[in-house]
Amino acid sequence: MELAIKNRIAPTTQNFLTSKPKVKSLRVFSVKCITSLSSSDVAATGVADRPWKTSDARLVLEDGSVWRAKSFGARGTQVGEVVFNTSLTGYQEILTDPSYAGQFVLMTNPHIGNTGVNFDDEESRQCFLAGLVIRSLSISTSNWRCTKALGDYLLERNLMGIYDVDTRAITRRLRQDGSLIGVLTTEESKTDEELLEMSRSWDIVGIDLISGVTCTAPYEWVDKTDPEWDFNCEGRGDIYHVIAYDFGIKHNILRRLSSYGCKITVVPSNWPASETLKMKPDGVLFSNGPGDPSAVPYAVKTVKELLGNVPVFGICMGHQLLGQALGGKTFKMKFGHHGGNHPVRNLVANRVEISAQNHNYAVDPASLPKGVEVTHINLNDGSCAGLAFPALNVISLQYHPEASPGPHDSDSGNQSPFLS
Ligand SMILES: NC(=O)CC[C@H](N)C(=O)O
Repeated sequence: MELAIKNRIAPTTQNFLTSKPKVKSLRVFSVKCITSLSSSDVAATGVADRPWKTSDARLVLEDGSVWRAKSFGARGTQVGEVVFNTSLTGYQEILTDPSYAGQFVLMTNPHIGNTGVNFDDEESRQCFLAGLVIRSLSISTSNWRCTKALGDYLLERNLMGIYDVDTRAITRRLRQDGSLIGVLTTEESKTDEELLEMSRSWDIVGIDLISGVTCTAPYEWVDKTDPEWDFNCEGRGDIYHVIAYDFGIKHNILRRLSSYGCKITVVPSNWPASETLKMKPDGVLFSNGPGDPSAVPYAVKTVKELLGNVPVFGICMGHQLLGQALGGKTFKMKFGHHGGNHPVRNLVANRVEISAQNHNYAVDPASLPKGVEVTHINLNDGSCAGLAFPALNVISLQYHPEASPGPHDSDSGNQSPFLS
């Protein structure tokens, strides 16, 4: 099979992309069984009693590699982009982060599932990601908040998961060649060649993934951070009215804003700017969200129409849309940033923050017009991690200041345009 690997968006000033090597043949990888769980047992109880389960799933990557694994959760066939996440904790927040729509999340932490799942850590109403790839699925759960085993949760959410796969080797491959499209299947009838072709004929670039995750109608958000977990707020009342554009918004962004004294109205991604201005908000938030910021010109148009009329703040996808609305360009990174351990230099406060990140695209600072300031820099690769345009009351961050899961260094009222 000689299918050309699809071209990706060309790099701009930064050399984060490399072309992917063409492969002529399929290569099969499997991991010697260390932890074996039966998928039916995991699905039913999260606990294994038959240690001899053999591989019943395959992950076929567009570079021609075939990874044999064991399935848990839903069964079937699913295509998506494979990204690796280096967070040590927070798999449930990751599973419910809508920004992962269209992606398989591979956890580099080898031991997943040990704290089970609970009702409190969900970041959205659903799991939008394509699937979960892990090294070892915990055979037991132990946490005071645990209400369910991870395997049961995945099955309930109709989400595919695989384990007993060499996540370290796949991560090395992604770091070397860049993010890869993959197909995950439990269907024996599909040949490796068919799956390879499927992976090569799909691409995440250029697809509007936001419209599949946004809310359908405006609603008020009232929930604050539980005082037991809060460390930075002193029970402010609703001082400011904020309109939050839901491009795939995480609940903890809303909770943190609410705790800082904001009355919040969440609106769908296609909510007209004119309607927002009629509501006379004190500020507008553009949220995180999945996929390619260049694939949603309608959202950039809305951001442009609001610029200068109201103070605005962007997080992740919101930051990228602001970058484009200000006249700048975004580009696809080689393998992006996904984890809770990214050092960022905050040039405004002159300090380094350890931050939670999840993005595959970035704003090219060289493409931005005069007057736009780069306020934060990712210290791992020098990419743009924050912007400000004081003339139009704009600030934005590429990473997640609400940090769930992740460190709390960026949770600060000092930088919010909504607070005095
Ligand atoms: N967390 C996000 O908002 C992700 C932004 C964008 N979808 C990216 O991958 O870069």
